[in-house]
Amino acid sequence: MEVIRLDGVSLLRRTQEEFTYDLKKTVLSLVQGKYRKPAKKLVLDHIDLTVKQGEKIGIIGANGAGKSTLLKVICGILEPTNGSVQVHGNIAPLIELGAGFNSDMSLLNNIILYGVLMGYSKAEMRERTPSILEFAELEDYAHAPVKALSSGMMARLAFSVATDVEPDILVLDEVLSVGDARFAKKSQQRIEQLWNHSSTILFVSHGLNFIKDSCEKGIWLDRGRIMYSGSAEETVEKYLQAVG
Ligand SMILES: Nc1ncnc2c1ncn2[C@@H]1O[C@H](COP(=O)(O)OP(=O)(O)OP(=O)(O)O)[C@@H](O)[C@H]1O
Repeated sequence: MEVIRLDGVSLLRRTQEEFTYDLKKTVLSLVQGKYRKPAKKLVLDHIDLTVKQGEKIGIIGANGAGKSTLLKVICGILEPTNGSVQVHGNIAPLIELGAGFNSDMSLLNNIILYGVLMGYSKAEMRERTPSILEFAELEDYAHAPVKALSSGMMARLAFSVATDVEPDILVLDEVLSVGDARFAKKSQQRIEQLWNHSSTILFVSHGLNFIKDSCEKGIWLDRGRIMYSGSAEETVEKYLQAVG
């Protein structure tokens, strides 16, 4: 059964030029007739992809190839400029941990909100909250606003919430361990558990040996395009041949 399907997915993103947007300069250049539209870059280029239930897929490629962007499009964090994305089942995205937190709201309310967005009921989330806080070792902060946490504590909370759910599809970006050394060990163990229990996994990594050993299929991305997809072993080989 197909759980993910991408047809002709392309994504244009603004280049650095637009990050340094300056209203005064823009108005001036308009008045002087020198205005030109900020350039956009094609970061995903006609991606066709199907993922079947139970497949563990490793995504590889150079820095900036579009790997993280592809995961974000699959999780619905980014909307493609063209093409369609279909997903069947709930996805646990372990990418950009904590990006969705509301910093003024308490830890408790943030946990409940996260769960509701993942499709759980409020009642279910209230039941899950104690174990989520316990794993994050943040029980004492339950009623504090998220902004009262250190960045390491916030990463622990985000990791704990994101991995407490039982996802049909697990989407992982490279960063596998968070927090200090002791917590990193604990989070690594949890990832291993999830890896063994989740049926469908999409995993971005530069760890080519891990991809070869732990994934069945591979996708090699380069400048937003799929250069090769096949068995994990073949994909890693093709990539290594190309990079010399
Ligand atoms: N927030 C953003 N706004 C605009 N462009 C972005 C943004 N984030 C990434 N990009 C661009 O999108 C392209 C793909 O980036 P992406 O992060 O998906 O690459 P990646 O393959 O995951 O790289 P890495 O291995 O370095 O993590 C790059 O050209 C990058 O500059």
